[in-house]
Amino acid sequence: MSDDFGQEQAIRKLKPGRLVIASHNPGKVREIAALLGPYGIEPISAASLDLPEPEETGTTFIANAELKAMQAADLSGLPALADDSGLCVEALGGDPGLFSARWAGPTKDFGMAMQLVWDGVQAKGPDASHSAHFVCALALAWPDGHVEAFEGRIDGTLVWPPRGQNGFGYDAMFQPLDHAISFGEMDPDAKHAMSHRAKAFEQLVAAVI
Ligand SMILES: O=P(O)(O)OP(=O)(O)OP(=O)(O)OC[C@H]1O[C@@H](n2cnc3c(O)ncnc32)[C@H](O)[C@@H]1O
Ligand SMILES: [Mg+2]
Repeated sequence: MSDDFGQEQAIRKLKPGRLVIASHNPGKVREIAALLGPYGIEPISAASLDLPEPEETGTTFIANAELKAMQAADLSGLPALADDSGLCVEALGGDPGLFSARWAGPTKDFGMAMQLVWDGVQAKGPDASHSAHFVCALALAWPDGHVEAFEGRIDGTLVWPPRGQNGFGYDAMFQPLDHAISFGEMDPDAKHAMSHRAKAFEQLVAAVI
């Protein structure tokens, strides 16, 4: 959580502007770079620094985001921002949740992962809820071990078949509440105006940038 020491340190260290994006997911890196755009902070990708992908052993989104950010800050000697996120489906008791990336298997086949989600919901019967939400935890860590985390959420409905080619992961099967198109059909700017990632980012900006 934010405190005076953290804010002071963040302002001192982020203003001049180099920040490692501790993610190996190109879709996320693209979205985080777009969100950072207005703040004059130069994003450096984990891939360009050859940072390893840590094992995600946490039992919460925040714990996983913190462990990814802390490892990247420690190895790079720079402030690092990590994202742990996922799709939580009501009819599946919150699955795939923390395991959203793992449901796509080693080949990262999200066509298959979306099918698994839909088949799971169908197996619950015709009255099963189609409600779902995305969660995003963002953790900002410094090389001295200080870390702050923020969480955002967006609620919506599953749609089938998947719709749209924009975004990544489960975007094509998720339609935010009060909208008529899926994240996969939405312009990136429209997604950034409302997404779980944007909501976590707003809090991060309010606390530290
Ligand atoms: O851990 P890093 O390296 O950041 O990359 P990852 O893809 O493994 O990321 P996670 O461990 O946080 O897994 C979250 C998965 O949830 C999905 N996801 C998260 N945010 C999403 C979004 O905005 N739209 C669609 N799918 C999303 C996406 O498929 C991710 O692979
Ligand atoms: Mg991951």
